[in-house]
Amino acid sequence: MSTVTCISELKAFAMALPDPVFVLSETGVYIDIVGGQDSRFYVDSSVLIGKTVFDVLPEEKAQWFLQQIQNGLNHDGLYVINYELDGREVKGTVVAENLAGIVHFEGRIQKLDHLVNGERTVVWVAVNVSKRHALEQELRRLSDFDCLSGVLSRRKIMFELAQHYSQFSRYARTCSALILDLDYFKKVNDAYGHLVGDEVLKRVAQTCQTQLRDCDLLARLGGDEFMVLLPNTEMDEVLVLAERLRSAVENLRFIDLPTTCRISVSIGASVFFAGDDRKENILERADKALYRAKDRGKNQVQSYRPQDSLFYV
Ligand SMILES: Nc1nc2c(ncn2[C@@H]2O[C@H](COP(=O)(O)OP(=O)(O)OP(=O)(O)O)[C@@H](O)[C@H]2O)c(=O)[nH]1
Repeated sequence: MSTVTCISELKAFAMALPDPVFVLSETGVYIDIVGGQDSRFYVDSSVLIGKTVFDVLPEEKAQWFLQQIQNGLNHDGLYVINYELDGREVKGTVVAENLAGIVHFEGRIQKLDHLVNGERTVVWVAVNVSKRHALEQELRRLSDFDCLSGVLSRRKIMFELAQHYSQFSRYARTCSALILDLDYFKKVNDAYGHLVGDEVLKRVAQTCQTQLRDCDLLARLGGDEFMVLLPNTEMDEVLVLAERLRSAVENLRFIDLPTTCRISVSIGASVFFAGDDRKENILERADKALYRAKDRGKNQVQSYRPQDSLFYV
């Protein structure tokens, strides 16, 4: 096979690729573009050949592209990046309606070992990963949020707790936690049905959320149990907030429940202490305080400090 045949065959292979392959010089010139003929996923970019990234992209974006070309040239092997691009930002291309808006790309950049017009060059394969990106976002949403109440999931708040514990053990940054558990919730379900019970869980979650600061995190741990994580908060402050949450829930009214049926929560509070060696310590104490609140008649706040092994409040 002659070299010419080889090159033309290689070009035919590249043309048949679903993703566009750009040959870009180190000053950002589009030297060649092949592939990417699938109009469901890509805009026809052939008009860009001979232009530079500065001719067709906003200045900031063009600078960013140039930096990635440099990174690709300085990198041994394949250099992979992720980026977003709105086809309407690219001057000269015609953007079909299905591609108008932000498209998520994976850029696969590989330097070439020859010069074109005296310049070093890279091959840049732009793979449209918008569907994968949307799926990843959806999976993250499903894993981070509780689907009934809309507040954070257990998994997410445990991750956050680990971060705050590490901030506490490294920099002594205080952090408090509350565990809330609805009182007599089984009776609500039994008497009025699970759908009404679900509504109660949602309203309690929404009500607590409105009482919290932006930096506070609220999660449903499961069943009728919730947790609040309060960064930079000492015990005296957290007790004020816990009392506010308790009172807000007590004052809720539900159209599906008779006025005699009042919803309330018991709350256990704790903060990180110097002797804590695991993130779970704070939860164990908050749990103990919660049991104490239940024992003492429910609809109240209790807290727990490790040094005296006594409940106070
Ligand atoms: N409606 C509804 N109920 C749930 C859900 N998850 C758990 N539950 C119910 O929540 C109730 C939890 O009851 P418990 O916390 O054990 O008991 P309780 O009646 O609240 O009693 P105390 O906590 O001691 O006041 C159980 O009846 C569960 O079936 C849910 O997603 N929706």
